[in-house]
Amino acid sequence: MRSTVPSVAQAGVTSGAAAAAVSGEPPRAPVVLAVDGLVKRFGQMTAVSGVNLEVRAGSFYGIVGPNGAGKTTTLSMVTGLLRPDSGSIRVHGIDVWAQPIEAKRVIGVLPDRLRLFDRLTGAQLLHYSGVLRGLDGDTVRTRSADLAAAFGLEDALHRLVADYSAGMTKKIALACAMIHSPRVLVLDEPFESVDPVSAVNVTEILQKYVASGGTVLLSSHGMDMIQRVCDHVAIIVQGQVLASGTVDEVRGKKSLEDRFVELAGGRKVAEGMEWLHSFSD
Ligand SMILES: Nc1ncnc2c1ncn2[C@@H]1O[C@H](COP(=O)(O)OP(=O)(O)OP(=O)(O)O)[C@@H](O)[C@H]1O
Repeated sequence: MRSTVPSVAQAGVTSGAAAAAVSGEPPRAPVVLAVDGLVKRFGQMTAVSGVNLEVRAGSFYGIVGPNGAGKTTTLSMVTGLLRPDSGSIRVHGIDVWAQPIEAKRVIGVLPDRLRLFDRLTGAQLLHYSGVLRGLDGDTVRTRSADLAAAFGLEDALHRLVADYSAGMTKKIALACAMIHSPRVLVLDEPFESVDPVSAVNVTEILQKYVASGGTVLLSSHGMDMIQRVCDHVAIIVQGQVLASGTVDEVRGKKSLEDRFVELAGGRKVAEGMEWLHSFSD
């Protein structure tokens, strides 16, 4: 089933080369991630209801949506962690579910609810992630040192990941997602628990990655960050994409946050909570 509400992109754009040929615009970057008609049900509940996404090479693409909207479920299916009930996902032309090994080679994943081998040290976890992706020991060591410096984890590399703070755990997981220099990074809430200074560093790393042709698809609740950093955004509500396109297309004359609140059903007025103000002592 497809989303019933046309996205901004769906409403206005045909395929890149064809549209460019007609309009005389420069050709657009190729689509590196094509999600078509994705559906996932858990029992009677439909978590993802016909999601379509088109992410082009060199995009910094944000997914936003209220709690329970289906972002993590969508990203889990996109990265081959959760089998869809229907729909297809192609990354660099590779079907994620028909050719999982080939597809996973080009994707770096920061999953939700990190399940890391946390009895390893940070250095061991990076080593494991690197060799699992086919890198040799020397390359892993060089890249681990670079990543640790970039994420400010040098002093923590030889401590157990189980003893890391939430933000440090997020950063080591991000480093593991990047170590094999994938073409596409899919990051579920990469900035959650990350301090503001580290968030700026991580953003800069991702911006450089995108500038050199990499593609980032991330979910976040940080509207300011998405508006500032991402070039494209999709708003998902109740398992459907209600708007997608460039950030400016989606937000129109409003802030992204106001557009999001509007599509998500408006602000709730807190009524009937007078008991909260009648302190029990
Ligand atoms: N394994 C599961 N079994 C049953 N229901 C699930 C499962 N995973 C997700 N759901 C349900 O699917 C819906 C979408 O959840 P999902 O985690 O994708 O939302 P989200 O947009 O990532 O939310 P949040 O912003 O709170 O992280 C929710 O109603 C959730 O309870």
